[in-house]
Amino acid sequence: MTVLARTIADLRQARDGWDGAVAAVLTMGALHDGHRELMRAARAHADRLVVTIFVNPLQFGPGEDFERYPRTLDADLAVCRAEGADLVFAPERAEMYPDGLPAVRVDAGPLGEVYEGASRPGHFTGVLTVVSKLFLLTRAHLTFFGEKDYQQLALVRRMVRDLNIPIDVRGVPTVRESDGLARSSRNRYLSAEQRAAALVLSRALHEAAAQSDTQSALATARKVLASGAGVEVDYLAVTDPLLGPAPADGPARMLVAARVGGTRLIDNVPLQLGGVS
Ligand SMILES: Nc1ncnc2c1ncn2[C@@H]1O[C@H](COP(=O)(O)OP(=O)(O)OP(=O)(O)O)[C@@H](O)[C@H]1O
Ligand SMILES: CC(C)(CO)[C@@H](O)C(=O)[O-]
Ligand code: BAL
Repeated sequence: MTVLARTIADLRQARDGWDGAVAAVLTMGALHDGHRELMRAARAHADRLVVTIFVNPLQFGPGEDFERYPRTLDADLAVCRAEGADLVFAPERAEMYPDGLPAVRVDAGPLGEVYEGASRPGHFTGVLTVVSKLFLLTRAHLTFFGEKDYQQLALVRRMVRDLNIPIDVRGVPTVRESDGLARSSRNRYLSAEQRAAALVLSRALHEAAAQSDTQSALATARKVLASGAGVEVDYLAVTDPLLGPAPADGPARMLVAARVGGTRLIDNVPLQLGGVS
């Protein structure tokens, strides 16, 4: 049975009776197959699954899509039930932020200021603040985050290490549509034409991943991205897996963000640089 908790008191009441390993999957709702994959991974590794659904105002900047962000609680609950969640925590804003936005926040530091953070100032401090609240509220032992939001995953791992938060953070590979588009709640903003144009993101990454040095990977990706009508690239970068400078050899990551119409999309892919040993 899936219990719905709309308040912290109800969450605590349901959570208090549990034994065994508890996994948390944190979401903003509008659930899709990417979220389902996180729930399946969580179910496979824990005795209990709690899913949180909260569109966190603290991580949206002025002019971003906070008001417009899809809110589909009934459909989301059906997904959580189908995936065997024990508990869904879907608080109202006032339950999470009773005193207005919090005065004390978790500072994301320098890694929060590059890539997504450069385009969305304050975003990761908003993310890490709500993520730490949700970790404390759910008292989960494990948590599953998507690689689709690669920088977010890296920052959550870093926060857990830096602040000694007792939770095991696991990454789950990006779930894609059959044509390669990374699943995202924001895909529903795209018209058919924009969706077709957005395919250059995954195609650029896929072609870049066949290259063995950073410059060729970037040049290949740039060429494919340039073929997308109405696709405005925000950044395209190669980093090491922890988002440091690109290595000459070994595992790396290519990250891309672009605006398609009014919609900002992100994607990334692992790269293997250097000679094959
Ligand atoms: N395609 C995907 N594959 C794997 N995980 C995903 C995918 N999309 C989202 N997730 C993960 O689901 C969790 C909740 O993300 P969120 O609710 O913001 O969904 P989203 O689709 O990323 O939404 P948005 O369009 O707002 O970025 C995050 O850990 C995120 O990385
Ligand atoms: C982790 C998260 C639920 C925090 O609001 C959000 O950033 C998301 O959905 O990826
Ligand atoms: N999916 C990450 C949350 C955000 O874009 O605000």
